Amino acid sequence: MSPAPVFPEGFLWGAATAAHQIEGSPLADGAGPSIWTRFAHTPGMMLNGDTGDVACDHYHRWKDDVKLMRELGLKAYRFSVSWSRILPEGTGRVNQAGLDFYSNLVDELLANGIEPLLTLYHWDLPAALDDRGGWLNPDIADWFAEYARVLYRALDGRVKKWVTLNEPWVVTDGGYLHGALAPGHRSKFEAPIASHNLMRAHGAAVKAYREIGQHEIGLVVNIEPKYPASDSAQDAAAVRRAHAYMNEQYLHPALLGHYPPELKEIFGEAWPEWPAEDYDLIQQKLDFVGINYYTRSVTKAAESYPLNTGVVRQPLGTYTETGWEVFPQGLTDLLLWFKQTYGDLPVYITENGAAFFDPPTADVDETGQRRVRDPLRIDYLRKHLGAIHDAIQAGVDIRGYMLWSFLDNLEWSLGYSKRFGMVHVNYGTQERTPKDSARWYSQVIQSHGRKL
Ligand SMILES: OC[C@@H]1[C@@H](O)[C@H](O)[C@@H](O)c2nc(CNc3ccccc3)cn21
Repeated sequence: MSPAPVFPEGFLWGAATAAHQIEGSPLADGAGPSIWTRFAHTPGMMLNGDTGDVACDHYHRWKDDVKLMRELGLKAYRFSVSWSRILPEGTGRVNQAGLDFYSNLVDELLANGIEPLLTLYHWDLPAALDDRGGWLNPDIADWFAEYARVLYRALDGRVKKWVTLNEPWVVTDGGYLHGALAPGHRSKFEAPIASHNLMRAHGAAVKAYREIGQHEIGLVVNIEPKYPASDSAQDAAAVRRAHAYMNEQYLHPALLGHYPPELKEIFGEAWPEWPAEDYDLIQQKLDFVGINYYTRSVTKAAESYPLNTGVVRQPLGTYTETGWEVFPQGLTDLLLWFKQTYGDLPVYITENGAAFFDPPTADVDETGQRRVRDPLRIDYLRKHLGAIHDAIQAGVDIRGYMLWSFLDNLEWSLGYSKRFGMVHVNYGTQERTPKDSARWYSQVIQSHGRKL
């Protein structure tokens, strides 16, 4: 019987959400529309025609949600701010009601002993800025820094852990290359420009923080280990491309000051040569990196655009509702790679979780209590926390874990069809029901990881 895992003193146990996925009321109290409000109201973009107009109604239910976080024993809560609630036109006029919403949320979290981790950008760009070119306009680095300064001045000190961007890879790959996510562009020429401007904006926001803020700021990336489907040279080259495109494309410029060479190979004529001063702007010193981990990819050479790679489904693998293989070892491997490649920068696991089938309404157990049984999610979480512990034992400086997600929520263009929450949401009544995984996670937190 292996000894109970011991997580480091101060390890931060929390859960995560994002504004557009839970808040609803996207235009309330002077807020401007975001590209996701626009995208969701464009016919054919969202499964079942779902929108974020109501979502989990967190915009009105935030106090009860924070109370539930406390009851479940969360020590931290990662959330994002909707840029267009703060600056309805993206720049210029500040909407005080929007700022008040997040200020009140932060105060309520602190009053309940929960540390806020604030993400400045989790995909919901103000529509007004998209009309000015959005991430394709180099001015967006200044626009983003202007927005960040408003929040730094209002919240720094109460918020002590800031994140600039959530997953620039998804913003670019989904929003500009393949078009599955807002703003729905499909261009190999636009993708590198959006990607680079995202990183310039990240750098500008960190630079602004160093002038105003007194605490910590970092970047959140989604990365996943790429394993070759065979020992062929073609598959090894495919792994190299896929690894560079997802795992190195953002961490390299942010931490090493250059892009991986494979990007020029992947994008060819569509890969611009960037001026040296851009790399100086991007490579601002960070206090931590957030890693979002969900799965791995067994990768082969294949006809595909633009990577010429494919993912091989594992016949004996276990898969989630989003078609992602459950592979906890990949998280340990990834964390060891991160340490080896980028050194001892502190790491938070800022998202980890899984969508398995949960019923639209909670059951009622023999005591008359609402209940949602989710053993597959408990197994997923237990194994991934074990993988994190293995990496900690191997010397990786992992400071915390934010379970994705606190609530069932809007899974972007998949609408409400996928449930990632530790807390079930009945979208008909907005009733919240802690799933068995939430009860289990409470015990994990209370035992500081010993009761995995
Ligand atoms: O899909 C689950 C979550 C999503 O709800 C979060 O808003 C987002 O931060 C998030 N990122 C990933 C990482 N992987 C990913 C891969 C392809 C498309 C979208 C996300 C998963 N998730």
